[in-house]
Amino acid sequence: MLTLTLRICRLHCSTLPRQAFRSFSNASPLSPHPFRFTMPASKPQPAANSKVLILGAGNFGSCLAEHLGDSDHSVFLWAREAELVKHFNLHHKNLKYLPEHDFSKNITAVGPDLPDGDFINEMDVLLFAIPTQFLRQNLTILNRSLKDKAKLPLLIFVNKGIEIGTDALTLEIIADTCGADVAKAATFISGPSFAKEIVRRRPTSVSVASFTEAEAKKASDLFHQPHFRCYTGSDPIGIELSGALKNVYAIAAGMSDGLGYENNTRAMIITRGLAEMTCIGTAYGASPLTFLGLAGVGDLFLTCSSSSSRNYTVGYRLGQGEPLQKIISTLGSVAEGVSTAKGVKTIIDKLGVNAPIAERVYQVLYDDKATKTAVQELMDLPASRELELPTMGSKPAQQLMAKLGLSI
Ligand SMILES: NC(=O)C1=CN([C@@H]2O[C@H](COP(=O)(O)OP(=O)(O)OC[C@H]3O[C@@H](n4cnc5c(N)ncnc54)[C@H](O)[C@@H]3O)[C@@H](O)[C@H]2O)C=CC1
Ligand SMILES: O=C(CO)COP(=O)(O)O
Repeated sequence: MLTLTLRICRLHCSTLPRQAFRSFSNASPLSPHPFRFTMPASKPQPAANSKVLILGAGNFGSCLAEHLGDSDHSVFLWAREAELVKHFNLHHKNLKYLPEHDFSKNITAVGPDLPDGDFINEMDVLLFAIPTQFLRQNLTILNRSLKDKAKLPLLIFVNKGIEIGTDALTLEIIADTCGADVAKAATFISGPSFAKEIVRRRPTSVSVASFTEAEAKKASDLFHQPHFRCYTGSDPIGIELSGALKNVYAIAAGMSDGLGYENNTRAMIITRGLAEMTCIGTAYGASPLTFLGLAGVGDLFLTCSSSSSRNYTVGYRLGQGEPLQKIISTLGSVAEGVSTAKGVKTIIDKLGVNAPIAERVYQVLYDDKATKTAVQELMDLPASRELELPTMGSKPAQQLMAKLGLSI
């Protein structure tokens, strides 16, 4: 599968995306560069004792606070719930998320209001662990504090979704709210990484990408630890799409298991899901190779094969016959795939990409299609070639990059 995909990629990838996703930061006379502009950079990071503010004290924000709390950084965790802030600072426990865990003593909870400009400008790092649908409103407020774009903190985003209504990736939300320079400096961490395993220090690896590769390197240096490996790259669009799309396929895999289908069916969904993700990503303008990395197949495999995944769990319960509203209201945590399925449906329709599994997930979630009917329809599809990456068409990535001032 890997060899086949690589061969097809070599044959079919158009020139523009490959140039586009080369490193933006290492231009030198020895490595001629297609882009002619200065990439924005965050302020220099101290070798030790960075001041890090994590926005979002849910499962993942709390987990990443704990991860950074292992080092000698000053870690601040913003929570929207006053009670959670108070309890955390007294007892080093998060009342609502990962409630069993004893957090490091060098994490200070702040909130419930968003920290003010003076506090934000003191920070070396801002890490956003806010679900995608709430990012725009928070960035709009925070942008007032990011006045000096030449002294930005290192910006890290870990959410995995597509915004409802706009179908925007996080890069676009950042550009809309904070401007193109902030979006170009933003870094994205994604990969197979359940919060509850990271806090138990289980060996884990993730992808870290940015249009400004030097920023990705800074984020990687901050997170890299003996039990946590980071691999850097320069395809943030592919990394973002990987994280958002895998959640939709995790719902499909959960549905199949919930219906009582077994290993063959789940393996089919994972593999065909990877093919769909790669086609959607390529049509969008991302590098197909990104989908073979940790953020792509790595996270797809993780979330499609574990009941620890909220998205898998939503699918499983749908397969068992529970109504969606009941599942969402009792899940106790976000399952980004449910909202992202809407954006994915619009994107595949616009791009004309054949993505029958994503299409069926959307229909089960929003058109009352029975899960069993969805699987039956997938099995009844006419035989087709295993993998054909789209080569033509206008790519949304080009428009997004033009918005960021990254057009060639
Ligand atoms: N939990 C995990 O293992 C991983 C989660 N992620 C991603 O990280 C993001 C956050 O996920 P979790 O922390 O797991 O979710 P969660 O459901 O555990 O927590 C959600 C957080 O969002 C906050 N929130 C709700 N409404 C908000 C608003 N209007 N403004 C600001 N914050 C608001 C909540 O207070 C809470 O802190 C998601 O995009 C998820 O896909 C990524 C990797 C792993
Ligand atoms: O993205 C995740 C792990 O990498 C978490 O997946 P869920 O949001 O489905 O729980």
